Amino acid sequence: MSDTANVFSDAIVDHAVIREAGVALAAESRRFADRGWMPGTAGNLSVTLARDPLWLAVTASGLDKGELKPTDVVIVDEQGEWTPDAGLPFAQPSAEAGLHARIAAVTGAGAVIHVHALAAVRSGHHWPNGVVLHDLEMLKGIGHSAHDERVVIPVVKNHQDMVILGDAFERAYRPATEAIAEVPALIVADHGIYAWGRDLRQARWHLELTEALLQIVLATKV
Ligand SMILES: CSC[C@@H](O)[C@@H](O)C(=O)COP(=O)(O)O
Ligand SMILES: [Zn+2]
Repeated sequence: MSDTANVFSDAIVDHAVIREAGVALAAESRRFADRGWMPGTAGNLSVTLARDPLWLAVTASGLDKGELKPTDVVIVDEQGEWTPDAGLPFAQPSAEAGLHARIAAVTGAGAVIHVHALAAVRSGHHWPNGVVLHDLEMLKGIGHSAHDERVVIPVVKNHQDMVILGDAFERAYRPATEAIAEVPALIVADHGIYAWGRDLRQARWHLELTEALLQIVLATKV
């Protein structure tokens, strides 16, 4: 993950920053709901507000993701638990906030997006040990080569315990090396996909490109 700061991570976390994060999360969430990737209350998003200690602004749980308000945001700690230290009254964070926090901690991501997009679910079902992609132009959009590179989108089993899911993510995750970029996405089988980036916009690009790549690999499989 690039260490380029996202728009929030260098700021002092005050009400204005939390409001700005809430506005950005609501707008981004609406985009994916409109696309059908967040049916009903499905899906969740976060941005990293601080690194030490880790604080994330994450969408509140159980709300229609096409109708979020800027105030439908919860500040969580590295466990994905609501923290009173941010000065907001208690609100229930996303049930999956713990995995957002783990991804942000491990990868350095400034934003994480989770949706229930169809190609991700279908490909995780077909290839439960990982989805292999190669020789596709759009691989360049997720930091890889359009030719002669084997890229694996990891697939982990679904679980309702975010510690177990987080551990599975860490086992599957390959940090970037000098030669090979990370893969900024994770499929949770029979559930959905997580994608991340240095900020919400890059996380969105990674998500859209990965879903498009998965659509192609499904459409062209023999
Ligand atoms: C509508 S079922 C989906 C949920 O169980 C979950 O997977 C999800 O994506 C949304 O959970 P949430 O707690 O609202 O962030
Ligand atoms: Zn989900």
